[in-house]
Amino acid sequence: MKIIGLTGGIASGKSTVSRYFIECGLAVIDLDVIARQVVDIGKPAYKKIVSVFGTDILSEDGSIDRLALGRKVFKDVQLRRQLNQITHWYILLEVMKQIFLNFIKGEPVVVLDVPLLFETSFSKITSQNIVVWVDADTQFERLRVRDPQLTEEEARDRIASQMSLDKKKKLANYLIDNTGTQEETKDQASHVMRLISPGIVHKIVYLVAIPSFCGLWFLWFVKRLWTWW
Ligand SMILES: CC(C)(COP(=O)(O)OP(=O)(O)OC[C@H]1O[C@@H](n2cnc3c(N)ncnc32)[C@H](O)[C@@H]1O)[C@@H](O)C(=O)NCCC(=O)NCCS
Ligand SMILES: Nc1ncnc2c1ncn2[C@@H]1O[C@H](COP(=O)(O)OP(=O)(O)OP(=O)(O)O)[C@@H](O)[C@H]1O
Repeated sequence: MKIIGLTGGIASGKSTVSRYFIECGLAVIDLDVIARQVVDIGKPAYKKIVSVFGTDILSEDGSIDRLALGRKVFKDVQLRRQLNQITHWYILLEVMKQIFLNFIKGEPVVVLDVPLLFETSFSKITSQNIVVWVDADTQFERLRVRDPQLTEEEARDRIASQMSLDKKKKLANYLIDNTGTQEETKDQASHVMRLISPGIVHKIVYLVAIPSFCGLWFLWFVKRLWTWW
């Protein structure tokens, strides 16, 4: 199974590209979604976060107030490291589970949508990486429009907390330039999708060889069990 990383910077357009991949039938694992699930009320990561950051980062209903937590961690590198240390282990466990489930389903390619792909060790499990790039001004403007609750300084802190998009661009196997229209981005995404899609040999191995091997092994096992009985 090919595991492809999809990354970029905050508001560079990863979700826009990953939504398009999903529409086209690709299996995508979104780490922002998993990062939200692992801190649901009562989960182990939730308890650790409350014990480190206190109850003033909680909303009235007891869930984590993401804006309040974000305000703390994006302006303090030590606090951000602490939050990452708490959450990334649980995120990794869930990612492994979802990769395994996709493997069982026979998905030949899985895309991992990971904002911090190069900043963390997630890049060790991907074989090739797609970077969604925009220039710094566009990134800042889109972030301000999408998240109007952030002040200008908070938006800058969030961008500065990540590896720059120009550095990520250099690490890309496939680059998607998202400075143009969404249609132009979709055209590039569809070109990249053709390049990462499995070739005929890969398809045969996945759709015929592996299921046949598992089936034969299962029959052999049943026969042995029958004889023994
Ligand atoms: C700090 C939190 C509470 C802010 O929540 P909020 O809803 O405002 O933002 P959201 O989770 O939607 O993330 C938006 C974007 O922020 C950036 N971002 C998120 N966490 C981090 C981080 N630890 N360091 C740098 N950038 C980050 C990513 O580009 C992400 O796509 C939240 O992002 C969080 O819990 N982060 C730690 C988990 C993590 O590292 N997530 C990224 C997946 S690897
Ligand atoms: N080509 C484009 N033209 C105009 N707006 C765009 C384009 N691509 C994305 N956007 C807008 O920019 C914002 C950021 O895009 P998106 O949410 O896909 O980024 P992201 O990289 O997933 O962000 P995050 O890291 O915060 O999850 C969104 O409001 C989206 O609608």
